[in-house]
Amino acid sequence: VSIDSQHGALQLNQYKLLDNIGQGSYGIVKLVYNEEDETHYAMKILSKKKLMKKAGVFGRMIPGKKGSANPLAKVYREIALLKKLDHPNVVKLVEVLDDPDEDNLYLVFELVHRGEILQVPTDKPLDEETARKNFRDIVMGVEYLHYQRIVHRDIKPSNLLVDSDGRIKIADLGVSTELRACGELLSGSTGTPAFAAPETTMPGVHYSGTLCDVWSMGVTLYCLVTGRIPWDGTGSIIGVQAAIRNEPLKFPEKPVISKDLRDLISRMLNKNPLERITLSEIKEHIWLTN
Ligand SMILES: COc1ccc(C(=O)/C=C\Nc2cc(OC)c(C(=O)O)cc2Cl)cc1
Repeated sequence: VSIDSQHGALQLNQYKLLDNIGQGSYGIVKLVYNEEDETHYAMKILSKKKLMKKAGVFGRMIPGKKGSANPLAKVYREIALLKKLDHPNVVKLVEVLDDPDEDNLYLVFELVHRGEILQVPTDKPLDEETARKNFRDIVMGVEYLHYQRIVHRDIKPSNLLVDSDGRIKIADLGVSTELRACGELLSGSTGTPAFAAPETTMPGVHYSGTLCDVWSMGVTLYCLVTGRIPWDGTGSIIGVQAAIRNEPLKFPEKPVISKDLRDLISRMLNKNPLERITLSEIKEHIWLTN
């Protein structure tokens, strides 16, 4: 992996590094141009040191906590997962550049041309017709992941990318978990607090990862059609978790949400995971089928 500046743009092997197109707790995503196949890609740049530090604080071998000593194992597990996935509604990993002596790790993905589906909050939410088209793709993508025994655990608008043909691809399996046995229960909280199911906020409670993904899809669908998150608990994580656990779901006056859509969102945001609508029931719901 040699980086030499050429006409001012950084070069990484056959990739010319261009603009920053994504930013998050994970690191950054750059638009890159592959000179060999004359194609643009999205390159996610991860710092191993940063991953070690992050894992170092939380990843310390807590007695009895499963998981490997090497915090990078998580990233390599994500990469192994991504390499085996192949679905029109999941981002496609095409190459990994990993120089053992280098701090950075480069994940090269097929470019999903129009980027994130929606910035939240926004005063220009999607109309129901567009939201329905997009949500159908999201359901297919999540169903595929669950079929592969993977729970995403961080479904939210910024991880949903729109391709040039308007189709949605799910991104960021960074905090996903591969279930050893299907139906395996999980514990601990990961992902983004405002999108996390109430049962994930109770310490020591074991919960179904697939039902949590349904909850996050519900919060996401609410965001797509209202432009806001349903519970924001004055910004603090504890505040948002308390609001999610205790406050009833409310829809804003504007924009007007149809009865069928309000019904679907309410069933996905049922605080009791055992009563919550499942993915297969979502596929039969009148808002998605009519
Ligand atoms: C305006 O045009 C734009 C076109 C593409 C983008 C874009 O791609 C952004 C993020 N991308 C990604 C993020 C990921 O994680 C967080 C992962 C992953 O780890 O799975 C993969 C990808 Cl691709 C942005 C703007």
